Amino acid sequence: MKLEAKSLNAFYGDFHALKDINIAMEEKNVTAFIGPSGCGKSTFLRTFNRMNDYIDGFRTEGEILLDNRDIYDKNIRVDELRKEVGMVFQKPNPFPKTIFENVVYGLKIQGIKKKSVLEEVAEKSLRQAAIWDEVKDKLNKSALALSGGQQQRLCIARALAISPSVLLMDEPASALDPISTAKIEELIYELKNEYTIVIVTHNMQQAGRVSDNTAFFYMGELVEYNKTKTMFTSPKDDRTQNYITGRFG
Ligand SMILES: Nc1ncnc2c1ncn2[C@@H]1O[C@H](COP(=O)(O)OP(=O)(O)OP(=O)(O)O)[C@@H](O)[C@H]1O
Repeated sequence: MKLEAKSLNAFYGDFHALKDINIAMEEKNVTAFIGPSGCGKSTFLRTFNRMNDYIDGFRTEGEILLDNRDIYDKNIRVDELRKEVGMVFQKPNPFPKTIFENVVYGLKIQGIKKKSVLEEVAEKSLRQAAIWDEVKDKLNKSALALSGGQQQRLCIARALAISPSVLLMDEPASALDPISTAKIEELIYELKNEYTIVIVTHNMQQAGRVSDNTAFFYMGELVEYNKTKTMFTSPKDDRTQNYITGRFG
C-alpha cells in the first residue's frame, strides 16, 4: 500500500509538532525516518494508524493517504485501519499470556475462534517473524519467559497475524543486543517483499542497511527525502549532512 502525507500539520495543543509535511512512500519498500530527538519522527509514524488519537489536545491538518484514502476522514473506521496498518514498538510489549495467545490475539478480537485457523496463522506468522523454530515446542508457555529479542520477534509475529499491508516500526531494535538487532534487520529485509514498512531509527548504520528510502526530519520539518544511498553519500541539505555525519543529534 502506498502511504502519503499532503500538507500535514500536527499539533499537541499549541505546540506545532509537524510542519507542512509532504511525502509519498512506495509500496513494498522500507522507508527510514531519521532525525534528532524530538524532531517529530514518532509523531509522524503514529499518524499512519492514528495512534495519536488517544492523546488529549492532539490534532492534525492536511491529509494522510493510504492508497489514496484519507485515513482521517470521518467515515474511516479506526479498527479497520489498524488491521491494515500494524505497529511494533520500541520496547517489546508481549501480553502476559502464552506465546500462542499473543500471536492469535488480534484474530480472536476479530471473532475468529476456529482452532485449526488460529494454529495455521500462528505458525505462519511465527515463521515469517523468524522465531518459529525457537518457540514451536513451547507455544503454551508464557511469552514473558522469552528473551527481549525473542519477545520483539513475537510482537512482530503478532502484528503480522492480522495480515496488515503496512508495518510501522518505532525503533524496533533499540532495546536489543547486537545479535537480536541483526535478526530484526534481516527480518525487515525479508518482510519488505510483502509489506510496506516504515521504521524510525536513531541508528544511521541501521537506516543504511535496511531502508530503500530515508526521510530526515528536523524540528518538525521534513528536510530531505531521498533514496537511502543518495542521502548517505550526497545529502543536499547542510542539516542532513551535519546529522548523518554525527555533528548533532
Ligand atoms: N503526548 C505529547 N504531548 C505533548 N507533546 C508531545 C507529546 N508527544 C510528543 N510531543 C512533542 O512533540 C515533539 C516531537 O516528539 P516525537 O516523539 O514525535 O519526536 P521523535 O523525533 O520521535 O523523538 P525521539 O527520537 O526522542 O523519540 C517533541 O517536541 C515532543 O516533546
